[in-house]
Amino acid sequence: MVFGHRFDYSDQNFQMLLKLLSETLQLEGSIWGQLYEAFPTVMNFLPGRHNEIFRHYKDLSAFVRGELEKHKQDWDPSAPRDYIDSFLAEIEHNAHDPAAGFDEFNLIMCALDLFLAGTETTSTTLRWALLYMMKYPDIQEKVQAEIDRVIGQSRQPTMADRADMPYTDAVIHEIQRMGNIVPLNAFRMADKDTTLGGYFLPKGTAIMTNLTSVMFDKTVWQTPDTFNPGHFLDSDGKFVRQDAFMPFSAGKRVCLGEQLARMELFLFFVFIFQKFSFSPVQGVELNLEGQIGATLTPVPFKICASLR
Ligand code: HEM
Repeated sequence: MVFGHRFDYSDQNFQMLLKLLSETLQLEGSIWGQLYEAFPTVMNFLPGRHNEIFRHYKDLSAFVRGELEKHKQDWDPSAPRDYIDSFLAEIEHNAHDPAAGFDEFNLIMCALDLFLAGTETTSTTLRWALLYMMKYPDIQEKVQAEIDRVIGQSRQPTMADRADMPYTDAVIHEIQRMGNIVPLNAFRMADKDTTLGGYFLPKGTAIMTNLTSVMFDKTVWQTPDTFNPGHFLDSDGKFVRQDAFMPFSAGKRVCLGEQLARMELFLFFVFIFQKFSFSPVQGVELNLEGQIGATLTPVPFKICASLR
């Protein structure tokens, strides 16, 4: 969607991009990122791992710049192939109005944003899925029983199957709730003087909305700290929505990719568990704590995958 082509899994460039992205997210939340946030002027002159964030960012931007230059070579405004082509058209339409924000720098930033927001989040959630399913093999078996009953083994899942798979849907929701991959949400800023919950926030105040407080709210969830797909099922086993389920945040700036991410999660999760069963390596304790960066990710782990 962004670059107009698929990357092969073995593509070295692609693997490097993913590595840079995930390292950057880790570094942003690390002590180096925090020190930089607190003392940017001083930290600009000091050695340390915060400098890697800027090096990575330069490499990532250079990669997108390369893609942009390739697009410009054979760009046909009447037949946009992807996001970059469409953005190029907007740059041309808005050439007379620099304030509109359509320029090549913004194109690169937006493409990078989509790439970052669109890859790391979904893959991190799927890694949590593998961990939780290994931790709770009985739940894994129930998911697989539902897959076998509704889809079987001879065809691939489609989005139309989701309505018939309330248990699997509930499990995916619970993985997202417990995985809690964006615990402090994206940082925002008050763009005008505002009063919120009785507090006065002057224009320019930095705001962090704490999604963790909602997704682990003891007054809402029956077992907030324990993995429990029942949070999303009624007494007849039908799927129920919960207002406090907000891994994608809420409101005007809710995650732009929510619908895409929910489709990806369902299709990948079901396809993986249709074909494989997962168990931990013997004698290894699973770590469900995770490590905090800009996102909350599982600590790297090994898995045993067996073909079903
Ligand atoms: C499991 C997957 C995902 C989760 C949990 C997630 C979560 C979030 C959260 C919490 C925000 C911040 C919202 C706010 O500031 O209130 C956000 C923003 C955003 N997400 Fe996602 N996201 C996911 C997948 C994706 C995908 C697949 C895409 C696009 C391909 C995407 C694109 C974006 C963009 C562009 C924004 C910024 C929206 C804005 O500032 O208006 N996300 N996401």
